Amino acid sequence: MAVEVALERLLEMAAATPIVQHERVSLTEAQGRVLAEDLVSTLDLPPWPNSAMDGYALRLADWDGETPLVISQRIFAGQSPDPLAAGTCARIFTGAPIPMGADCVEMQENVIVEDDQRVRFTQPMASGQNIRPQGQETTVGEQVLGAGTRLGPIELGLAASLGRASLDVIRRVRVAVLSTGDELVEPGQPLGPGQIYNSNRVLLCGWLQRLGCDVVDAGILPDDLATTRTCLAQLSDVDLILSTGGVSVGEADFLGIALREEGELTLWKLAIKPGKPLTFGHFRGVPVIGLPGNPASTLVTFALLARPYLLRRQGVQAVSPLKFQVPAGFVWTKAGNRREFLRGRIENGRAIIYRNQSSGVLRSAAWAEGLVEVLEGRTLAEGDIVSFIPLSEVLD
Ligand SMILES: Nc1nc2c(c(=O)[nH]1)N[C@H]1C(S)=C(S)[C@@H](COP(=O)(O)OP(=O)(O)OC[C@H]3O[C@@H](n4cnc5c(N)ncnc54)[C@H](O)[C@@H]3O)O[C@H]1N2
Ligand code: MOO
Ligand SMILES: [Mg+2]
Repeated sequence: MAVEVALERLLEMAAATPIVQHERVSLTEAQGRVLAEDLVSTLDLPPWPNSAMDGYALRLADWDGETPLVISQRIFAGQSPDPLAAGTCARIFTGAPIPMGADCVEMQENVIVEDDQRVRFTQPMASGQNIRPQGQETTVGEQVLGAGTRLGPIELGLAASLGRASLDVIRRVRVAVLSTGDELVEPGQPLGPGQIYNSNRVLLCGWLQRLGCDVVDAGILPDDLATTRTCLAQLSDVDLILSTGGVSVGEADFLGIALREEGELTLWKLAIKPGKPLTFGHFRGVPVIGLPGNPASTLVTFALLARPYLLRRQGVQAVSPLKFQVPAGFVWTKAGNRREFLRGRIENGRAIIYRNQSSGVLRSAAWAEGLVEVLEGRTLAEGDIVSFIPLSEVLD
């Protein structure tokens, strides 16, 4: 199955079981969450015209082109000025309200101040110059952000500028993280013969937390069908079970079997590398995404499939990461029948790739800045165009 088809099906299923419950949280708590309301402005922003410069406000018609104007008031940000007396100017600072009657601000670098009292303007000026009009950012009643927007520092800054201290966001998605494998040991424990440390758990838990999920650490699951069934059955109250490993065709791969027996096995064998045996299904009605166990496969399939799924369940429409086209700075001779997502970087405007692209090598991703997409059946010469997906696009 092509990765686009799998993604489309996953997104359809996500949209069919949307998480609609929402909660009101403070702006700091809203970081990484999804907006559940339309954010409509209740004020004009800025609320009044204000100065973009430190300088002098005047009514342009009061200036004859040479006679200095007397300074009649000083206006700081935070003050409420008197109307500008006819034939005078006002000392004004950046962010301060423009006094009624003034239609122009000249920056102080362009004037000569005489006796601390009069200002000689030295250059032609235009009406409206250096004035930030009322409502230039937004006006009362205007929708500034829509429900389904993922909230980052910029969106939260915008909400704050409108005076919002809290927002309605979709409740946290509850995700159980399950690491399957008899060989796995948690870091900090001694390593016995045949064992390796569990790296996928911390990778996924950290990533899910950034996505605003409520992570249930379901621990390490031994490669055993009965235990797999029992463990999955205990996770009946989550929105998604996200597992790693145990999805291929080996004699110790039980996740697919458990889903087929007590639920539904929906996806199997994707035409991507790494990540071929990605599995999607249900266990007694609870959605399950089974990521392949190899760490780089876990990373790529989470980035390209599980993350968009989790965002769509919360109503986010824009779930696909930005890609850009870049010339390859490497040669690729082995045309594959799966789409490859190589761990790469941009150097001198060209994509280069980590020397070892084994799906068991997580260091490739630590070195990388992004995923270089090589289409099915393609070979590459240096300078051929490839797509590049920055890791920053998929990691937050
Ligand atoms: N005969 C075939 N064998 C395999 C195929 C195939 O098509 N035919 N596909 C290969 C591909 S591609 C992948 S990817 C792997 C995926 O296997 P599983 O998802 O079943 O994962 P495991 O077999 O359990 O583990 C694979 C690998 O990853 C290591 N691992 C697992 N979990 C963790 C963890 N939490 N932290 C660190 N490392 C982990 C595990 O020790 C294995 O080395 O199947 C191929 N086989
Ligand atoms: O597709 Mo597997 O994820 O390459 O190693
Ligand atoms: Mg396996």
